[in-house]
Amino acid sequence: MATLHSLGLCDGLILGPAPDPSAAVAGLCVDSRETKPGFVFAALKGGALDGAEFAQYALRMGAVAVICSLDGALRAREDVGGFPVPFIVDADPRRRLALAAARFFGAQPGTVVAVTGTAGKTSAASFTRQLWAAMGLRAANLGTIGVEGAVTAALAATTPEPISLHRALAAMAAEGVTHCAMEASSHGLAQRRLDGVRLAAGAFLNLGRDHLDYHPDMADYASAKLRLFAEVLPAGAAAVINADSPLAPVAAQIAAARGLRAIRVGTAEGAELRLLDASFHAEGQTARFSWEGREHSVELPLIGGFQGANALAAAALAIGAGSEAGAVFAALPRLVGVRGRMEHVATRANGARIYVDYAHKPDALAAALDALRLHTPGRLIVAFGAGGDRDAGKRPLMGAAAAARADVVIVTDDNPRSEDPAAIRAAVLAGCGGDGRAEEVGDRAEAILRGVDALGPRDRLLIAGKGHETGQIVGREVTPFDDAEAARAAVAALDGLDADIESDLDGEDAP
Ligand SMILES: CC(=O)N[C@H]1[C@@H](OP(=O)(O)OP(=O)(O)OC[C@H]2O[C@@H](n3ccc(=O)[nH]c3=O)[C@H](O)[C@@H]2O)O[C@H](CO)[C@@H](O)[C@@H]1O[C@H](C)C(=O)N[C@@H](C)C(=O)N[C@H](CCC(=O)O)C(=O)O
Ligand SMILES: Nc1ncnc2c1ncn2[C@@H]1O[C@H](COP(=O)(O)OP(=O)(O)OP(=O)(O)O)[C@@H](O)[C@H]1O
Ligand SMILES: N[C@H](CCC[C@H](N)C(=O)O)C(=O)O
Ligand SMILES: [Mg+2]
Repeated sequence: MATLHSLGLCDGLILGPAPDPSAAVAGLCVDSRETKPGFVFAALKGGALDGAEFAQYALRMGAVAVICSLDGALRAREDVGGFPVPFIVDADPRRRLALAAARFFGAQPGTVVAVTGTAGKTSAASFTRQLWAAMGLRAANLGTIGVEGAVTAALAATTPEPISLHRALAAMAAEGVTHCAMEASSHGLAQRRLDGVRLAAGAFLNLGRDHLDYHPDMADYASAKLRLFAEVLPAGAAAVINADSPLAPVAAQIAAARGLRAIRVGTAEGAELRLLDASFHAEGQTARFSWEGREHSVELPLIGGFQGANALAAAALAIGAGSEAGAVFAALPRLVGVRGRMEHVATRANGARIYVDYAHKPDALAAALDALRLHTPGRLIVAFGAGGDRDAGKRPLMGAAAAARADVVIVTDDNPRSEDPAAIRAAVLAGCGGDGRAEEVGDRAEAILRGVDALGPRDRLLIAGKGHETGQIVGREVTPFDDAEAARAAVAALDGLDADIESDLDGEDAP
């Protein structure tokens, strides 16, 4: 049974009654409405509200202690007229909560690694898990698409808040999972969600424009990502750095200052895992790289140079976390693409291929189109939109990225949420330029049908933005929608029964 003492909640500044170290703690919560008798309530200052204002309700519901900042404690004191239970004051209450959650749930897989970066976290985390699994280890990955691998579970966030995160890690450990690769989102890092995780290695992939609705500027966003090296990884852990990122020198300096073992990965000179060249063909790519003075050549069944880069980052994470390099490299040809990430979902009777990708930011859309271009003998067609209630600044940039790279651009809807879908499309179209190459088709199924219909034998269609998602969010309603299914339906409608059967088989191949 957890106690205030076992959760590390009897130290430091405590206002109100001295805590009884042996007092049992039944659970932790950050939402007063979820308080149960015997819980510790963490009163956190959020983007919209201040949890301290809800401490009074948490106490009424039976909270035995409160974790909060000093100003939070003083604010709560006015509401309740004193400190009836211990108020554990911490300058960084989110971190204190994360450490307490780690202790509350106890077990974690023995080897956990974390991947941060604007793009490629889900892919690199999945690849790391796949490499471990290929080497016979019981492994899982955790992030945007939930928990996958030796165990599966749904999650509400890319990097869940610490209570859910540690519950998930403990459940994995109970299932015998020894190796876990997790995604570290910038929100997660900024909000200390993974500060209680015992990490063996971390990776920094890249930094592009994203989440400026949450981070005040790019420096704040970058510092959240680099917090993984600067504050979260313990000394001695491995720091995998994309050597081709402009931030690589800063990341390497931070790693050195923190006593981390840097492994740079990429084409840049001096990279420990150095990509020498890559050649692309219809089903994948051949990558030649060097490691510790020896050259290796591997066949990667992955579309896009960036997926090759993510695969090498995953290899470096596995090596950094203790696996033998030879075994890791031998496992690389067994990697399979991740659902909704440059996923081949259907083929038309004329041979044209259709891909679904989760690119929903300017850089990612550009990278996905550049990647697919190398596998496209004919015209490249793209259908995409931009999400509502999210960074509006990215909309014209996505339009510009698509117009600069695709031969045909179809702008459609992607989770308009509470916004006017036509206004979002107009913002995207404004970035496309006025040469008439961009078409507006609001209904996503119809847009996909148009794109599929336009495909000549040598053409490729990229449906971007929703990846693995299975719904279209309009207002507060979620209507079932799956890009891969819509693509197969369009192929069936246009090519008839034969194609229908073929694409069904296609579907069965998908993970
Ligand atoms: C913007 C953001 O990250 N918000 C997270 C943050 O909420 P917040 O602290 O700002 O919440 P708030 O509404 O201001 O409330 C402050 C506090 O008062 C508490 N409260 C509120 C009302 C009440 O009656 N009682 C009560 O105790 C709240 O529980 C909260 O602790 O802390 C909460 C608790 O830890 C999170 O659940 C919440 O994530 C929300 C659900 C969210 O949508 N997050 C997204 C943006 C997110 O984290 N995304 C990333 C990145 C994904 C990607 O890469 O694309 C992810 O890792 O998923
Ligand atoms: N290394 C990379 N560089 C640039 N773009 C990439 C890279 N890896 C993936 N992408 C693009 O970003 C999209 C998202 O990939 P992935 O889901 O692996 O990233 P993520 O960081 O987990 O994203 P999110 O934060 O949305 O969960 C892909 O669909 C692809 O288009
Ligand atoms: N994690 C991201 C996913 C965006 C995916 C896109 N389909 C959209 O809805 O904007 C977010 O919620 O901002
Ligand atoms: Mg992700």
